[in-house]
Amino acid sequence: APASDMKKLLGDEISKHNSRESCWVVIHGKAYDVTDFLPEHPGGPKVILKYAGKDATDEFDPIHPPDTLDKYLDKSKHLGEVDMSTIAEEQSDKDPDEEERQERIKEMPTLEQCFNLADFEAVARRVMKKTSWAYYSSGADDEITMRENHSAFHKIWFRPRVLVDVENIDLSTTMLGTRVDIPFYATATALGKLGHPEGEVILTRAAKKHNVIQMIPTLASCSFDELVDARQGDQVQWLQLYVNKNRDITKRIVQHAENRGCKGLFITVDAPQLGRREKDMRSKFSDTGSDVQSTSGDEIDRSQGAARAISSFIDPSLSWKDIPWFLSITNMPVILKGVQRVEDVIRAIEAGVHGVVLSNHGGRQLDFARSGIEILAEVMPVLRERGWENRIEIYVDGGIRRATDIIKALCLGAKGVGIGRPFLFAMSAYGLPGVDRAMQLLKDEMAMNMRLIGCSSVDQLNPSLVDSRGLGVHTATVPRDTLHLSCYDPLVPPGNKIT
Ligand SMILES: Cc1cc2c(cc1C)[n+](S(=O)(=O)[O-])c1c(=O)[nH]c(=O)nc-1n2C[C@H](O)[C@H](O)[C@H](O)COP(=O)(O)O
Repeated sequence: APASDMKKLLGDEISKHNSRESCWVVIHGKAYDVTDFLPEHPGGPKVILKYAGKDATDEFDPIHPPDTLDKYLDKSKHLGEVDMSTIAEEQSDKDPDEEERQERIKEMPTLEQCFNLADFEAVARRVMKKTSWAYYSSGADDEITMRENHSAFHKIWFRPRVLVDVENIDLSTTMLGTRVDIPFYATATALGKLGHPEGEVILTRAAKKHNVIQMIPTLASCSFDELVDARQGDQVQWLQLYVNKNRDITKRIVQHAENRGCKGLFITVDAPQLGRREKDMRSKFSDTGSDVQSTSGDEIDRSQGAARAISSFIDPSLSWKDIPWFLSITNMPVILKGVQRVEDVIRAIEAGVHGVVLSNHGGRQLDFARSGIEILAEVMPVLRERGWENRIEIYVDGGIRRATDIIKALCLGAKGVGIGRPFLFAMSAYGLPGVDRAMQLLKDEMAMNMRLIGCSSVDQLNPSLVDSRGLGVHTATVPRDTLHLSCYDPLVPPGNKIT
């Protein structure tokens, strides 16, 4: 019988299947029997059982691409349409935090009042849900590296040229052969729907408008095909890959990405295990894992926050011996994302990859890893010595918040930079207009600063325009001699008392 005539499932029937023994959930008006899937679920069974017998759509959406159930749940478990009028509205008791958050949203600054990328972060912090802010803003352990990523740029000073004709400025460059308007790309950041209901397609549209490249994350909230379908004209996208323990799944993902027109494969190599992000953990991320390709049924300790819940499939055994296999399964350029020392850049060149991203994952992995910009300052002189500076394309990400950060990276030899959180915060606070404005602000800043350092195109940027000697200096404050201080008595003028 046509679907419209088929009997719809009713709420009181569904609500009976609310246990580990028999667990049905409703997603977007359809019922699914997830009983057998419970042990398989990367985010653990508990988070599903919370919605057993109920409508789980709102919790499901930010974390799972829409095609997750079709891809990973056997068709026999798809129970059919539900008469939603018979499903009790989830009586979410009034959440005082949520009410306050709604008040803050009403008072938020207008988009025109945002003049730099930090403004978007400040607004996002006030208007985002706690768990979403925690996930995006968190760094590993004490977040030293996360802060270092941006403050490292404060150790680089310009040596501007004067009396150069800078009437016409050309910010364009090429990245892996693609012409872009300005040397930044939107880097891979997971779970876009935690910040905005439309998720990463917002970044796809903004990237098109500004003719920059979007790196599609493995752990996107949107499905890969949704993001590729949202591409317009000759717009270029790259794929960021977390390598799965099950290499058949990885091979399928890589070859599908190439077939769908991706122009670069960025293998993330700094996350054999996702870092310990305590803000994320503290927010007790209760949502489920993302569209992960889990093969393990082991119980996930979800108190590790979203990161741990969505990454149980990542293969910690990935090593240099796997690189030839990746080069054999795709014709896309292969780039290693998360390289952090010159020795590994040399190994990457010798292994035949096409590029590296010098990155510490936005400070979300190894705390006290050096900033990407500091690693760049270590790498380029060594490559120049060998005449290898053009052997591969070198990118940097982490802490890029101003166009001057982009210019400093290019002066030191980067081909371009990746930007993560700023576009997430702009998207979370203002949607597509926010990301559009963020990208435009960077373009305006870049044109001005290129004029002020005396360059009319990015190919003129070179090391002589910066003084980066301060980069390697990690001034630890000298501990104060509190003991001596407490007994030290200043020269006491005669007649005065020592108090
Ligand atoms: C902010 C952020 C970054 C993530 C990110 C998620 C968020 C919210 N995630 S994560 O959940 O696993 O950590 C990814 C990811 O999926 N894959 C990846 O390669 N890098 C991931 N990164 C790192 C990102 O690609 C850049 O290296 C980093 O964001 C650059 O620093 P800024 O945020 O300061 O620009």
